[in-house]
Amino acid sequence: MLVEQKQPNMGRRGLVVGNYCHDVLIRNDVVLGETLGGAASFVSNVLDGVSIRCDLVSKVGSDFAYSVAHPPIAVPTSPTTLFHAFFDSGSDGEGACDRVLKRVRFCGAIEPSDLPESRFNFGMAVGVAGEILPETLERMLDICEVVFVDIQALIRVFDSSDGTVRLVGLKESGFFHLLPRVGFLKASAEEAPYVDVEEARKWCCVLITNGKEGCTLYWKDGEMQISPFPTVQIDPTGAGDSFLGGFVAGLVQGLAVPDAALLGNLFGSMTVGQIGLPKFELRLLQRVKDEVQRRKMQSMSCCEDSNDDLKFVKPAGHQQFHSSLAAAKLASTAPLQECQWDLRNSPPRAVEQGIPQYTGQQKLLLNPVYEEPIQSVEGTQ
Ligand SMILES: Nc1ncnc2c1ncn2[C@@H]1O[C@H](COP(=O)(O)OP(=O)(O)O)[C@@H](O)[C@H]1O
Ligand SMILES: O=P([O-])([O-])O[C@@H]1[C@@H](O)[C@H](O)[C@@H](O)[C@H](O)[C@@H]1O
Repeated sequence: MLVEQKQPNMGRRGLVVGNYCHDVLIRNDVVLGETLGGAASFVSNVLDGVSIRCDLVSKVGSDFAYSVAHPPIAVPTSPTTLFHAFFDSGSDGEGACDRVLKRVRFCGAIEPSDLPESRFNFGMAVGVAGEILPETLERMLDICEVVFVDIQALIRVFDSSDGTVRLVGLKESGFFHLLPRVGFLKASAEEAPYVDVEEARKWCCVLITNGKEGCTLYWKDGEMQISPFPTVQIDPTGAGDSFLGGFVAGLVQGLAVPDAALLGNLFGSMTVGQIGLPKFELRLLQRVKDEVQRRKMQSMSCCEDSNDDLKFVKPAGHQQFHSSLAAAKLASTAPLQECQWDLRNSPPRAVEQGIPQYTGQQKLLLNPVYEEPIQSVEGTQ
């Protein structure tokens, strides 16, 4: 049976499920730095930024190294999930780096019994290391009106000797039978071949993100390309997570799906412009919130006769909304050089693993394509 594919009328109470992790970023065998990671941290960073309240269920070990707004469940007998992300120079034909991820430590699964008893307007299944079990997703579907799923939570498997992440087809993942109950499924272009988009779009809305090209929405009887926000990419980590946070934030605030996807693209682009978890300037966030409110009022006044069906035409004023968000982003004064870390103070977890640590002062660039423009920014300081 096909689900009704409607524009969701979402309330504001959300549940985000996925473990925080420690990320170690490595380029050409040298540790560049260590950051808080995990899709849950990027997603909640966006939701908190635009003042959307959520409960977050995440597990970490007693070695967890960060102070976070949404306290995790501490598991004394497990280590915090740890990823090594290798950005060895590259090979995608345009000189950019491919990222190879290794899950080095795993905190453990989030069980259905770890979830709250209450009900939520929306849920987000955003695991990174296999912590979301089929029964956990099923419980989320029971207690949340609409559930957003990042496919990386479902299709990752980990090499038994070194933890290298590989992907399996959604049909083989043990989650496929739950697809008809999922509202939105997000995958990157790299993950898309494992989804079978043609099959999945019959059941739910599929969002395929494609880096600097923006994203495409697929619905049962239509598809739509959503424009990106041009950005100098420094670190791709968390772009997809922030995209999903921005998209959900847009829907929660009453935007139409194509407009919400623009907000996703905006937050994805702002994430790749910084290293690790991005800091969003308060002034920028306020301006984005104002633009969203303005857009919502405009859509309400011009679309009074619309029903709730998701329309695969861009709503009137969509392009103007893109321009307003782009202008808000441009007006942001966050200087690129704030992305620089004092790597000498990075905690020594990677050294424990026997990987030499970066001790220099030069800027961290995980994507060599952009080395020159960033260095020229540094020269203007
Ligand atoms: N270089 C970039 N320039 C502008 N926007 C980007 C860039 N990279 C990512 N984004 C934004 O972030 C979204 C998610 O990025 P993507 O790389 O597709 O996801 P993932 O991090 O899951 O691989 C994209 O759809 C786009 O909107
Ligand atoms: O970059 P992205 O694919 O959106 O998301 C990333 C995950 O793939 C990775 O496993 C995790 O360690 C990062 O912190 C981040 O959550």
